[in-house]
Amino acid sequence: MSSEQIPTEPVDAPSFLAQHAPHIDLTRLTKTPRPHSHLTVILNPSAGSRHAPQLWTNLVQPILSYFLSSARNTSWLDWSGEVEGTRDARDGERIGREIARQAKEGRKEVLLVFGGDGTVHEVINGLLMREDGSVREGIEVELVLIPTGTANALYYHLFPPESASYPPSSPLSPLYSLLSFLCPAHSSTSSPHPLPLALNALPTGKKVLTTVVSSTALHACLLHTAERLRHERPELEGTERFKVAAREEAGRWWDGRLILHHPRRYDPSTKSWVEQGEEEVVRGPFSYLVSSLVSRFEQTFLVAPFRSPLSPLAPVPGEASIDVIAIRPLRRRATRALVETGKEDQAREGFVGRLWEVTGEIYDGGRHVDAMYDDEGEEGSEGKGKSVVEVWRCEGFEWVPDTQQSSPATDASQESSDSDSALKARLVCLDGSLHDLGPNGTLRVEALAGRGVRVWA
Ligand SMILES: Nc1ncnc2c1ncn2[C@@H]1O[C@H](COP(=O)(O)OP(=O)(O)OP(=O)(O)O)[C@@H](O)[C@H]1O
Repeated sequence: MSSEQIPTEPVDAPSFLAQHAPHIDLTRLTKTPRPHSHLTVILNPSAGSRHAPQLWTNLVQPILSYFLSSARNTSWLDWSGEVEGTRDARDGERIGREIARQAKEGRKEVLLVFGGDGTVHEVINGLLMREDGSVREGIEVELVLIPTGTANALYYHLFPPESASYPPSSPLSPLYSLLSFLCPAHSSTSSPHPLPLALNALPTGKKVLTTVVSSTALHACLLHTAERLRHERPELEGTERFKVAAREEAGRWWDGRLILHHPRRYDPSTKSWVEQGEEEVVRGPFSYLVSSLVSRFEQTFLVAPFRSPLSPLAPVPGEASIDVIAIRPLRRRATRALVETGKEDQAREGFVGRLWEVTGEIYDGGRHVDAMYDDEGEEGSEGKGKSVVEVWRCEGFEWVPDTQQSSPATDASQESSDSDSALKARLVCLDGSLHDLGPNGTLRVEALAGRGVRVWA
């Protein structure tokens, strides 16, 4: 969201809506009675470009106040009138725990969240994860999202910018979820959708819920490097740090085993899923390995396009599934030949170019999933060989890294220390937070369904 989309002073809600959303009448009585709900407004003031307080005061609060004072029946919605600001890193978990403590049977907990994916992640974990690692059930939660983070992957997944219904440049763009909640009657598709979740078990016994991504390899390591750059290169703005970090990490490969549970594999030649049985073991090295519950990690980084609500292969609502996306360099013949003749460094260096091409295709509408090598294992426009990128949809998976075989960086001038290199072989990223699996550690991930969390879209 750009700063131009945030009013510099409080809007007059009726005029704002009349100008930008004439099809929405917030004062209209909904035909069906709405369930008793309790609203908590949660605001992370430091997410993204720190615009949340201004967006609340000048846009969202006026619209919410107008709704509460003008709609004919709002007695179903309790709100104290207060905003819960996150006070520090990880404070979203405290707020989530507090909401769980105060939740009442027969009442929905509606959470209006100003922040990015990290804020949603913390609130959900505080709300649903018990200390003993079990997932709390029985609380009915509805999320209403205001995208004030950096990437806002979940938000743009629900409201794809490429859809004519959700233009990202519109002044309404940060309000799509809120308007669905306040006025479900305005569109036949407005409803609270089940929120896909994944339960991640770390070797320490800790369990973490994710709503966006569990990853390793390049994705996890570039986040790690980007964190270092935050201090070393403060001049890098926005997502620029991630691009510099990606260049540093691109020559690295990760060894290990991926064990997929009940996978279906995407076949680009038929554009459909193919069942793979109960289990499939996929061996490294990997250049890229992410599992995703959403279609994108940024507005236009469409890494898992089949999860998009616009895709014919989209999961059915409430389905417990995760999409896994992998790039394995040895599927490319030229790279394999170099490795087989002992020219590993050259192979890694050569594969970096291929990786950038795939990245370009991800940004270009998610075309990467259909790229194929030809019969010889080379790139070809009409390839009939192996897919360049592998995509599975599964119910869960295990990642068992081979921590003895971390690969050096391509460029010797950027080579990390031994301990940093070993750490990078073991790192996993769970919705942006990084965890070290330790030597011989395994990450276990399970898709969950029906945990009572819904999101307005
Ligand atoms: N008051 C605060 N001061 C400092 N950090 C905070 C505060 N409140 C929350 N945080 C931290 O801010 C971090 C960033 O939040 P969030 O992930 O929502 O935004 P983002 O990283 O900009 O967006 P995205 O995850 O969508 O890219 C979270 O990890 C959270 O712990």
